Amino acid sequence: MSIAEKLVPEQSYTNVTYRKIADDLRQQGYSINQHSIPFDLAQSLALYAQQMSNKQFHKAGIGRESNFTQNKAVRGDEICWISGESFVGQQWLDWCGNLQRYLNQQLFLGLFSFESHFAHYPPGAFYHKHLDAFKGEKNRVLSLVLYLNEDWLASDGGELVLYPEESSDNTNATSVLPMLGTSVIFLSEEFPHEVLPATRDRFSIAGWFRINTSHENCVDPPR
Ligand SMILES: O=C(O)CCC(=O)C(=O)O
Ligand SMILES: [Fe+2]
Repeated sequence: MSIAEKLVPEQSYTNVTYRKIADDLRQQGYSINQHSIPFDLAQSLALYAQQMSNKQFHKAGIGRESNFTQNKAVRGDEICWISGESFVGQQWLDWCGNLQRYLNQQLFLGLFSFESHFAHYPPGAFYHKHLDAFKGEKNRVLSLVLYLNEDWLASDGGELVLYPEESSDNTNATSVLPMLGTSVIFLSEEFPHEVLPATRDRFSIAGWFRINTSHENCVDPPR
């Protein structure tokens, strides 16, 4: 098969996913998709995350710079930022960069940059209900999570639970199992969410599209 023949199906497959994400965001502020990225990329990312988790992950914290704290009672995951130095990392960043361009064209979001990290939740680890947009900074616009766990069963737990902002009593919450290739994308300031404990190791990528909040003499840091 020629390179051109190989590219065409992948391209249209990706466009279908991008279109679905844009439509869902417009209608309900979030989008959940199984098989959202090409399967071989999802598998390569899963393998890469597992191999790296022993040596290159560090305990995740809460807040930025001087406000940064580590608190296992809030979140128990370990993370590793993705810089694109690996081939799979770069392919992931390309997929997200193309999505960023598409969403800017379709929804006029003015997304300016993207940051993401692998995450590993050991058995029993969780992340308490939270919002991803830092108070007062208002620069994380969209949150994106991609799951990297093959053969995940409902009995393994580890669901992401998304809460619509209006409901204080947790009705209408949406649960997502962290199955290989499933992604969730949502408006960072509007959906409180939490990660429930799992009985097995849980791998994922969490990322954020940001707007540029640089102003005079103060450059917006990438994270
Ligand atoms: O892994 C997930 O399902 C969500 C992770 C999350 O909420 C975060 O890293 O902010
Ligand atoms: Fe989050």
